[in-house]
Amino acid sequence: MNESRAWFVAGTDTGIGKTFATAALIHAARKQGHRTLGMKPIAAGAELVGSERINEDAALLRAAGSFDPGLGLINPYCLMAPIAPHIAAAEEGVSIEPGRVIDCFNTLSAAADRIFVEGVGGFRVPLGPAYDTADLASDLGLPVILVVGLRLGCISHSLLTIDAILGRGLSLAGWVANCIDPTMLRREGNIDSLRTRIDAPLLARLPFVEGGDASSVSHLCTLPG
Ligand SMILES: Nc1ncnc2c1ncn2[C@@H]1O[C@H](COP(=O)(O)OP(=O)(O)OP(=O)(O)O)[C@@H](O)[C@H]1O
Ligand SMILES: C[C@H](N)[C@H](N)CCCCCC(=O)O
Ligand SMILES: [Mg+2]
Repeated sequence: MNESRAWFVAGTDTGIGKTFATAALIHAARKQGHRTLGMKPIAAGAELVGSERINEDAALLRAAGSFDPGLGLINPYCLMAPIAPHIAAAEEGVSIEPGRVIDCFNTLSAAADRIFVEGVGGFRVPLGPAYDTADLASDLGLPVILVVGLRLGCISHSLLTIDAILGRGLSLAGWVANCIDPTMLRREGNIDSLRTRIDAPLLARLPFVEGGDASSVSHLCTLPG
């Protein structure tokens, strides 16, 4: 097995294509022969299947991976309400513990060559009274891939997020331009504006794909480094 490599996948907001892009990156890594997994440490929004809580992101990343290590490792914190996770956790009396996330990550890391860890929402989503997703990214210490949901406003969201990533002493391994709004005006001009301002490689330009099948665009992805 190759030396394991992993990235934290952040996004400019919720609903902008982190899961879509992560799944595409997973398929791209698998095509290169890597045993690859996705991880969704914290998720908010689930359905009960039997007695099991299923979050859509976690299910998609599990399906994209080379093998199934079990949702307990992929998604250690699955909250029911599709709301801010710290509020959902408080309502359920759950305390999100970084150590448990890191233990699950380390277990996955021992079994896979490549791991993509998807955050939740944007880069600074609270996970408790004094901890947020940026803290988790820092504790994991992984290089970050930023997924930019291409819509009006994404330039500022991208640059602010990158300031926050670098401000935590994390590295930006690259970014993904994801077309979530097919009606966006001057999309190319926005992408060019981002390219000239982001000091990291553009790893993929993902088109709008009706039905959202990420595997169909994995060939458009370049893996970091
Ligand atoms: N390039 C695309 N083409 C078509 N549909 C897309 C694309 N990117 C994202 N979507 C769709 O938009 C919705 C939101 O995308 P996604 O779930 O990946 O966002 P997210 O950033 O992971 O959200 P969350 O913060 O909840 O994790 C999904 O239904 C997804 O299938
Ligand atoms: C429920 C949704 N799909 C996301 N998983 C959670 C987004 C939390 C956003 C919190 C915030 O920044 O206001
Ligand atoms: Mg997601």
